[in-house]
Amino acid sequence: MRIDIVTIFPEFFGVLDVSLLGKARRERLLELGVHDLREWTHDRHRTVDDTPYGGGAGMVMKPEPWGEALDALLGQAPAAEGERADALVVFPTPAGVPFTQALARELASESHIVFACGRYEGIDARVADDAATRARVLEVSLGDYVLNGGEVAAMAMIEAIGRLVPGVVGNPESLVEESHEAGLLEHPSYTKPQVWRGREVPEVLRSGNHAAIAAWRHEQSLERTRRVRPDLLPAAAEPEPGTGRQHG
Ligand SMILES: Nc1ccccc1-c1cnco1
Repeated sequence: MRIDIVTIFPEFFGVLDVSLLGKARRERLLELGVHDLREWTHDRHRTVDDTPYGGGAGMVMKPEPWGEALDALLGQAPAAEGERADALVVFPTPAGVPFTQALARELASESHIVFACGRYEGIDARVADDAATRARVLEVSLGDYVLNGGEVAAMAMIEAIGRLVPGVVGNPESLVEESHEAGLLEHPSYTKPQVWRGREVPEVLRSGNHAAIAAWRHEQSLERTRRVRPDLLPAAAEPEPGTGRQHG
């Protein structure tokens, strides 16, 4: 998979060299390109924003630099009739579809993703429309809160997607036993010492009885999900209203 990032803060993504993704890059499982949007400005001040039509506070990112940047990364020819545009352009935005583990899994099978990281009050709306003539476009929100720009959201998405690319995580088993991967929150984990500040590791985990351990872990996941994230529970796992009984 190739990932390109366009941003006015390219230095922000230096950290991607050190983490798990650094190893994936060295092993050529992931190719990463970070690009400064100002490379595609032509004025002395390298201007990337201007005042919004219709008035209002803040500034809007100008379409011209973005258009040239995406031309450079996507190619300028519109996708031929019936041909699938290979690249996907992701615009992190609070107005996007929610980023979820399911979406991360979907995006992990893409061959080329371009993250367009906007700042200020956002990017001129025509940029996404123009990009859609030669790539698939997805506006994605990391969550219902306000950030100063798309970089933090893109970083989180790149980590969530990158670790699902085959070969990036050493032991694929570890991808399964995690919150949200199987639709439930993960069970609590413990390691040595057996007793710490008077708190003992649950006996079942020291029993060697793998069936009992798996059952205990599943029950812990269900209980934690019921308590913290009842919205994640499948209907079947919720007790019938008023009866306290489970469906099915
Ligand atoms: N708040 C923002 C401002 C600019 C670009 C993205 C966001 C964002 C993405 N997900 C939540 O917020």
